[in-house]
Amino acid sequence: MHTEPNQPSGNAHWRIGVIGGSGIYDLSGLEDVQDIAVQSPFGAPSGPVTLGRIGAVEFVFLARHGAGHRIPPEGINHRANIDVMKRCGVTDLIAISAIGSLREELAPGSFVAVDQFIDRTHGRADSFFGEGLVAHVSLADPVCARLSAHLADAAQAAGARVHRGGCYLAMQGPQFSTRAESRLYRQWGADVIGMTAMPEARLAREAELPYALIGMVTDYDAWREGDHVDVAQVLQVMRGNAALAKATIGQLAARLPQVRTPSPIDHALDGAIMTAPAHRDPVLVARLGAVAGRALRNEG
Ligand SMILES: CSC[C@H]1O[C@H](OP(=O)(O)O)[C@H](O)[C@@H]1O
Ligand SMILES: Nc1ncnc2[nH]cnc12
Repeated sequence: MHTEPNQPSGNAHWRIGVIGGSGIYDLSGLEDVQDIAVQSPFGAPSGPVTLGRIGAVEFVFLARHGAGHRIPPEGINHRANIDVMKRCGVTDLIAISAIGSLREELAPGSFVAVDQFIDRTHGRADSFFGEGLVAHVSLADPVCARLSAHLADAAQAAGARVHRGGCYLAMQGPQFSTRAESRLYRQWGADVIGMTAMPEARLAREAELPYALIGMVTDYDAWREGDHVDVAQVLQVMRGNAALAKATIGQLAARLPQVRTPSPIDHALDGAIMTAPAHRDPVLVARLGAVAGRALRNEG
């Protein structure tokens, strides 16, 4: 099926997008479940989305690496994934990721509510905008503090050990870091490491979606003498933590305020578009219908 679900009326109602990373290929506890394939002008998303609700809160789930984890970090079409979330009327976007720890105190098994990023990825399509429609959004605070606090509270209520705040180093992969890189990233002030949150977080902001990332620490990367991450280690910790991540989503649904008050991120594109109307590329403008339609319609 290639339909788009109805948009929520206004934004007073939460419709939470969830992008599940390694080990999180579905959500549990959803009611009225429907799988739909949504098309995007930015190409193929990672797969169909699953729509459902837990109580009054609606969810739209997408597995970042696709069914069976077939898409590598550098092959993820983040633009299509975020565009599809917008087309599904998502109001806020949660990312769940496996992450390596660059700090002794962030032990495997614990969760980190990430609030900053250093981006070392390259060659990934990292903006919806470009020639014919130029825009510059602020990324100073790339995570929505409100959503991140709700998510951290929910993870804690589900029984997770949660660290609030942390800087995520987005590496290119798919190989894990060298020891020298891992130690360098510690010196840079990074706390955790992964391969997927960029450009996902950038694109969420361009699409005016409040974004929060909860990372599940699976390993100590490669900075400790005599120890280095491998997939077996990641999978072993994830097997223990996937249920906790899913329970976090259930707790979030139970704890979110009934009414979603507006977020400044809902208007992140206001004042960000530089290109004069007469110089805009109509093809790009049309592609950006879901991402920037609100901002383009409301220009004064
Ligand atoms: C299986 S370890 C490497 C893999 O796991 C993380 O993915 P995600 O953020 O989608 O959970 C990491 O970024 C790598 O892609
Ligand atoms: N050490 C690590 N480096 C990059 N991505 C990861 N995902 C989980 N652990 C990781």
